[in-house]
Amino acid sequence: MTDATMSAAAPEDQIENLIEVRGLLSQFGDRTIHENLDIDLKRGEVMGVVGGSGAGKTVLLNTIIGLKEPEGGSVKVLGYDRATLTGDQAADIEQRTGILFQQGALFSSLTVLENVASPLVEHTRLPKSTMYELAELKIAMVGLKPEHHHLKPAELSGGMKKRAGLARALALDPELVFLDEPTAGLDPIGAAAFDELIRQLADDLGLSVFMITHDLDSLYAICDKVAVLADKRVVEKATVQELERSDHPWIKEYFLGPRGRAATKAA
Ligand SMILES: Nc1ncnc2c1ncn2[C@@H]1O[C@H](COP(=O)(O)OP(=O)(O)OP(=O)(O)O)[C@@H](O)[C@H]1O
Repeated sequence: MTDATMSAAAPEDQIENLIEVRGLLSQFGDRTIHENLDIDLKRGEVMGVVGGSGAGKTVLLNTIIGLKEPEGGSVKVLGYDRATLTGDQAADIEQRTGILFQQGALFSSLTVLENVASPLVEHTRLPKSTMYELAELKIAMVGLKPEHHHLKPAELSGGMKKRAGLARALALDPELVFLDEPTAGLDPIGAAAFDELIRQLADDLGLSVFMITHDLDSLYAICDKVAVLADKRVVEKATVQELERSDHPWIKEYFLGPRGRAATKAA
């Protein structure tokens, strides 16, 4: 790379951490959910976020994507500090990130094709035919078929809804994808297939992934690193193999309890 091209590159293209949270304080009234929480997602990393029920995974996700204001600390996404975000920066983040919410969050009155095309309609000025061609491509990428294009969400199975939601999350070719419990509600075979799809897409498209999950199998199948939320903060971020050796009581129970052992053996 020449000096000229280096200086032409936007600063955010050079950052290593696509997500950088420091000293996060999250509260509801006098209840503290996070205190002094730090977490990073490195470029190209597929990171799982685990923690007991009520540990604050969803609140963390909502804070990072801007749905909840933090009570303290700093939250940077794609190099932009959320506290000082301009309208252009917010739009840039929206275009460069994709989110798969737990239930797929599809528009019930739109078909699969229209749902997947909706981010293109909102954020681009492409001709309609091009938008639909791109949406068809994304639908094929997640393993849905042309005969599914014209179905409404109510006509889809849980797994198909997740796939359609994933296709919509990928519509704008994001570099950063948030997944909220992607395998929740799927049977084990469907969950394993969805895990495989996520890992394949992450590798093929070079995605960085922030994934909340309760699913130990997903951690083994997909994640480069796993961040563990306990005691109001991230107590460890490591590979699953490293976490299996952790002394933290919650992590021990999670990985070495009865359900943990089954996933460890299967890996
Ligand atoms: N809008 C809100 N108002 C008040 N309290 C809230 C609100 N949203 C979340 N909380 C509280 O914050 C805590 C963390 O919730 P959160 O949904 O992040 O947990 P979680 O780790 O995602 O749990 P689960 O695994 O069960 O989904 C919970 O005790 C919850 O009651």
